[in-house]
Amino acid sequence: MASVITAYKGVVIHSLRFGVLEVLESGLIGANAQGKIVYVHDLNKVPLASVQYDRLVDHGRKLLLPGFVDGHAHAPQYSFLGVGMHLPLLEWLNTYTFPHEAKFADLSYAKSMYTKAVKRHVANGTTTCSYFATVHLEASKALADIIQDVGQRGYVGKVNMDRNATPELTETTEESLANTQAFVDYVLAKKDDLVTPVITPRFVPSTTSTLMHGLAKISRKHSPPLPVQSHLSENKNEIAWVKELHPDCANYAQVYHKHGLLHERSYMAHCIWCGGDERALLQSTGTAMIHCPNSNFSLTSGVLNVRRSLREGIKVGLGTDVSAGYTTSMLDAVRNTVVASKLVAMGHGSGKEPADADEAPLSYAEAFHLATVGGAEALSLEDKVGNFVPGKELDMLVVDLTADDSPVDEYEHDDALHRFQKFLFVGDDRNITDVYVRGRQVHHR
Ligand SMILES: Nc1nc2[nH]cnc2c(=O)[nH]1
Ligand SMILES: [Zn+2]
Repeated sequence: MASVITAYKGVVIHSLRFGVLEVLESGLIGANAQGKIVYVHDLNKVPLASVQYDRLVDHGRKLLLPGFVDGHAHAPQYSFLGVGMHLPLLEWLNTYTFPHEAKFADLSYAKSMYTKAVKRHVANGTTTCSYFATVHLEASKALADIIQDVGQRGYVGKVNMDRNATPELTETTEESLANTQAFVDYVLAKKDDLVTPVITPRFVPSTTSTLMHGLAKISRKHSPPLPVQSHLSENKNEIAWVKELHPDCANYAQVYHKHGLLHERSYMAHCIWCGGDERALLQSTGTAMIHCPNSNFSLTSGVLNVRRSLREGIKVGLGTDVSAGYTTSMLDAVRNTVVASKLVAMGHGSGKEPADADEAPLSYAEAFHLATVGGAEALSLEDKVGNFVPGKELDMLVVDLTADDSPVDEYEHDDALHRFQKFLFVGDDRNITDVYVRGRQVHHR
């Protein structure tokens, strides 16, 4: 029997290629019962009467956009979102982050905080999110359960730290590896394609060589390997510390590489200060960058030159980096990506190469591409999500600029692209009325 098709009618906007949007003023997206997109039609060319569907959901003038992909967020740090923005990375970690993450030893506290965090990300239109949990096994499992219950597409990692952390957060190497294996087994046993375990060494200073080697082994036991996420070249003092810890390695990225942690399913947050050799290593190993501009401004870390990385063939996605970034909203990541690119264009990027001042700023279409398709590529999900290409799964936002409490005013003469830009730069979660993941509604307001 043919699968039941639900057709969604509205103003369809999605990114086909970097900087290339498709806009269908009167669009129709069909999805089957498995949540797969079966067609996208331009109703100005194809009459509705000729299209096959079993159920029609007419969203009128509302925008139908692909869901956002947040490539880097710390779920436990939602608890102190907005606090500590006056400190740089290493001081911020010691003063706020480690004491707050220690609280996740308490499972009931973890469950309540993780539920709030995941729901807030979804309400802001993040259909796919890559989360760091904490070192705690039971709380990390609870985060995976909550992502599954809420229905978000989640990548989730139990964090590893066997040195240079506070005593409450320092694992033994053996315990860290055993609990990582237990976490991976637990998530894989769900047999739920929407929830993926990620190997998550916090960063080089907090992981011994033995631990890094062991984590690479767990990742590479699988084919394709399990994803690996971490932090790379975020802050100058951090980089100097890594150099002290690994004087034999030419650069920070080389440390991960030497331990087997860079491969086609690895993605690294920040990468602000990566030099040419490091970027070449990321490119050749298929490792993606996750650009987190709010965090980079908030912790005074630096400004990544995104266009240069893309030109060099490196995959780039965007992240909120909650809570070094002070919001769960990927709209904010889009805005700050544009602002950061303007700083680069004015000669304030992190690169030493003179090319910085020649870089054109990123357009809203380019930043939106990174927040959707770019993130999907970084997480090796490009065959599943990022835009509305038939065969992919329907992760979709319904955006209403005329919602009762909308922060945006739209006018009759506003065309689809004007309204889209207003949403990107002025809108917020009040405009996101519905969120779908793989064709299932996971949020409505
Ligand atoms: N932004 C950020 N950088 C880190 N480096 C190591 N841990 C962290 C973290 O929690 N946030
Ligand atoms: Zn981070």
